[in-house]
Order: sequence, then structure tokens, then C-alpha cells
Amino acid sequence: MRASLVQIDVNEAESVDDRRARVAALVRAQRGADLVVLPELWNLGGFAYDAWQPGAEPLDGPTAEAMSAAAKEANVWLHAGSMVERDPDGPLFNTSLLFAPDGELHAVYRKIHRFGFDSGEAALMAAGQEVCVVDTPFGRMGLATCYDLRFPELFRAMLDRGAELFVVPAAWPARRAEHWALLARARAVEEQALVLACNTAGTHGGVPQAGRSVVVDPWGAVLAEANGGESGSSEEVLTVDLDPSVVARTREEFPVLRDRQKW
Ligand SMILES: O=C(O)CCC(=O)C(=O)O
Repeated sequence: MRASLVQIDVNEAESVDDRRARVAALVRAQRGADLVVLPELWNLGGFAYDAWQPGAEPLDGPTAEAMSAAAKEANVWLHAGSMVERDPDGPLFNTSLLFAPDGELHAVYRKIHRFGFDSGEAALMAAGQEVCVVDTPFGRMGLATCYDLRFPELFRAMLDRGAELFVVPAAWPARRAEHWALLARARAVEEQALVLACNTAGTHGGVPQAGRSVVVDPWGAVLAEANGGESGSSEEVLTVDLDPSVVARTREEFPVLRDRQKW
């Protein structure tokens, strides 16, 4: 299986329309990959709070439409990262979309843990309520978003629903780049799963982004990592070949999950 994680530079110098068109072209350029992954809120910016209300879209809006078409043209599975979704009844959600190679919307995940404490997502968005694990040709895929990475109980809940790989789009700040790298590996080791974590690059909303998109195997080995860190990051397409059967093999060879206690 070939995966391409597109670590997008999100910055205010580029209009949302231009970025949408540029990202669609980047997805189309990944033809030959099996799975393409984009970061969290790449169209408006994870810290561009003022843009969320005016730029929110429904699930059949221009961003979803462009991503569906790009997945189809490239003939890839596309985890299109997340967008600000406007629910017809009012609230905004931070919503991730997974498209199949025929352009069909295969899964929708609304971010459960909102980042920002008393501001940002926590103030402006509603929390998702549904754990999301879906079948794909690469195994059962669990969907989580950015701050969710800090909550192991969500990953256990996905494991209990059969998850074998996790895809995690993010807009994770450079200031906490080491947390990002550590937590991506921790989730892979504790759930004995593959983790594909795609972050944004550049600076938006005044917040430099960590980059360091990463693919981790169930042993915690980093299979590929993009540029970035505490001093900032730039756009990069991270392509990696992986064997999804490593998950079943690892769980059989080193069966720690069998020793779980429930109380
Ligand atoms: O947990 C963190 O340090 C960053 C989380 C975040 O930026 C987000 O969820 O958007």
C-alpha cells in the first residue's frame, strides 16, 4: 500500500479558493498512491477563527465537491482532512471526510475533543458524538482529529470497534511539536496499529505549525516523517510504502492486547 500525506502550507496570503484549487491539483498529482491524506482545516486554517463562520460549508459544499472530484480523477482513497461544517440546524463542526476512489463519501467524522479550552473550537464549534471506524481495503480505519490524539480512551474505543490503522489530520502548533511526535508513536504502540498523522505547515492565525507529518508502525517505528519541529515547517508530500498486514502480525507475535483487564 502506498500512502501520500500532503503537509499543506496554510497561510493567509493565499485565498481559500486558490488553496482549494491548489490542493485539488496536489491530490490529482498523487495518482499511483492508494491513500492520500490531507491535514485538519487546511482550507480555512485551524487557528483562523474569524474565517470559520463565514467560510463554513455543508457536506456537499465546494470543498467536499472538489475533493470528491480529485479522489475520482486520481483514483485514490482520499482522507480529505477536515473542514468547518455548517450543520443545516446551526452549529459548526470540525468534520473529516473520507472519499473512495469513485468519489463517493465513505465516512464522516466530527471531531469529538474540541481544542481551545474556553476559546477557539471549544467556544465556536459543537462536539462530535460518534466514534468513527470504517472498513477500507487497508483494514479497519479509525478516524481522529488533532487534539483527539491526547485522549487514549478514544483510541481504545476505536480499537474495540476493530480499528487497525488510524488516520489523524491536524493543525498542531510548532510549540508542542514534541508532544505530537510522542503521542503519534504512543497511540501506535498502545493500540498496536498503524498511525498516519498529517499536519499543516507554515503559519496561520499567528500560530507556526509543527509539520512533522508522520507514519508509525505498530512497533512504534517511524516509517517516514516530514520536515518541521519547534522552529516551524514547510509544505511537503510524504510518500511511504507500507504493509497493512503488519498489524495482524504484530498483534499475534506480541499479544499484549489479550492481557487487557476491564474494570
Ligand atoms: O493538543 C495540542 O497541543 C494541539 C491541538 C490542536 O491544535 C487542535 O486540536 O487543533
